Amino acid sequence: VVNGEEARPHSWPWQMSLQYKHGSRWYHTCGGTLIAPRWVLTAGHCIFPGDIYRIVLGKHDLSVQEDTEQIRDVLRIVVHPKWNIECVACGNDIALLKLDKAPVLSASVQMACIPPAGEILPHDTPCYVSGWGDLYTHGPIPDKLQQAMLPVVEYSVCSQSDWWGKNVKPTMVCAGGDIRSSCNGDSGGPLNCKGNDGKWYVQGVTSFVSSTNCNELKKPTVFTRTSAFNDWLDEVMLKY
Ligand SMILES: CC(C)C[C@H](NC(=O)C(F)(F)F)C(=O)N[C@@H](C)C(=O)Nc1ccc(C(F)(F)F)cc1
Repeated sequence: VVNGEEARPHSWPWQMSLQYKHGSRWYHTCGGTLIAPRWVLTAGHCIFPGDIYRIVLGKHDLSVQEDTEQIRDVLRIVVHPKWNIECVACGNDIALLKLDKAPVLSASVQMACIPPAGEILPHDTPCYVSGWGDLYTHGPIPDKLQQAMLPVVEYSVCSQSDWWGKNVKPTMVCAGGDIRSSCNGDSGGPLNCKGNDGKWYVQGVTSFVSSTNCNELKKPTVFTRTSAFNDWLDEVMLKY
């Protein structure tokens, strides 16, 4: 997260760290969101066939062991069938991971809500991105979870030629566009937006930023719009 701030520990208790095994060590590679007792939501581009993954929940500082953390193995990986790494602009950058065992819910581990199908947030709705991604383009990843308020950029603005143009689709949601943004390593994490009911909804799954500069002006962070995939989410969680 570029130009964000350290999150109050466990204030995004559905945020998870997706880690892959390299040698004998585990490395953070993406974020994700706990959305059901045994399911986490992440981005399709986070998954590389053949990699071994684990999910860590209840984390704040990745560099230390915390008594709130819960580690789970990944029982099943379901990447959206239409996701294509060769066409990021086509969208469908979404995946579901089934945990071997449900985590124990607590003050540090909670589920986020999925928005109603088709829900579109108005321009400038204040949402928050959270993650352990780079603090700036090609910069270091932080130890502690970061957050930034990113106002929603409605599709009619985000798809303007000097913004994302045809690279943004209606199945995506844009947020930010000023000096704050997601950055590498935030992928798959949630765009957190508070509903009128006071609950937090994961309205987006962090998908892409400008390839030249994470926080390039008029290139807001682009998220997979969760409310465009309710049927697929239900189908997968019911089936597997
Ligand atoms: C690995 C990528 C598929 C996703 C990667 N995502 C991120 O870094 C994150 F965390 F912001 F979501 C990214 O944006 N990386 C930059 C370097 C990139 O490739 N950006 C990018 C790719 C394609 C387009 C498009 F869609 F316009 F073709 C736009 C930007």
